Amino acid sequence: MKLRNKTIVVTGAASGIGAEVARLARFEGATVIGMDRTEPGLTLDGFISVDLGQPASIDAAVAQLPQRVDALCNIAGVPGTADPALLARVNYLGLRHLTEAVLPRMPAGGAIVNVASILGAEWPERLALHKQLAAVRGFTEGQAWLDAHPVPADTCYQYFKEALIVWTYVQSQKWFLQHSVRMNSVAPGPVFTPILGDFVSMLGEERVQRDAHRMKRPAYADEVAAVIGFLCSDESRWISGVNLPIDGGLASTFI
Ligand SMILES: NC(=O)c1ccc[n+]([C@@H]2O[C@H](COP(=O)([O-])OP(=O)(O)OC[C@H]3O[C@@H](n4cnc5c(N)ncnc54)[C@H](O)[C@@H]3O)[C@@H](O)[C@H]2O)c1
Repeated sequence: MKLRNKTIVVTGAASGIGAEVARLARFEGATVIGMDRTEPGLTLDGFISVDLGQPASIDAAVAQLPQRVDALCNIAGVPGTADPALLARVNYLGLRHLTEAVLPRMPAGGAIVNVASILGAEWPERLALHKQLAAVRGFTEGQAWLDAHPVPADTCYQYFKEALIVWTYVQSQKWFLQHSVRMNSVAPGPVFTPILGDFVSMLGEERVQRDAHRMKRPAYADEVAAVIGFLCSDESRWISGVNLPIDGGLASTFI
């Protein structure tokens, strides 16, 4: 994995998948700058405290970044047990705002990796809506569109992971053609991190039991981190606009 001499920004670096990506990228020789609302308990090359649900906080954080950022890993997120308005801001609107603000610092060959979820797999059922939202530029404008097109609270986690996958699809090729910056998403199945229990509460025992028989086990965070690291590396330089499942085969059982 070629990450030497790359500067990589990792959101959600204080916990779970983000912490594992930060650890792996540093081991592979990258300079890693973490962004999180929580102070991380691991060694980083830089840390910027940010609330990814607030555009002003995001702008202040981006202003502290170095001029060159080779890769951005959008990993921070809140589970479906969080307040739906917060979830929309952190998991989708803030992620887009951060990405658009970091893009001017990314050189040709740069890479963006968005962490979606297996729970976004039903994006084709709402494709027209997700494409409309993807076409709305700006945090405030996106918020206004959502006010006019309310999302059911009980499935808002799934909705915004679907929306993230669709935004990745529709936006990635524009940026690859214009800036030679690649953007991909990954769709992990269940992962052993502190929010795994929230997913069990959100989905209910019946769905959890249904899926439990179709998979070997939840992933370990380092198994997800290795794939994100690969998508940041030069070895994946011809992969763009992809949503890659990292789920031990679980999604293949949905057809
Ligand atoms: N754990 C799973 O089973 C699973 C499965 C599929 C996808 N995911 C996705 O993976 C990503 C990482 O989740 P994880 O499992 O490592 O969870 P985690 O809770 O261990 O890590 C999430 C991190 O995001 C940070 N964060 C949350 N809100 C923030 C905000 N407003 N501003 C700044 N930082 C904020 C948290 O402080 C935390 O460090 C999320 O996007 C999640 O939706 C997780």
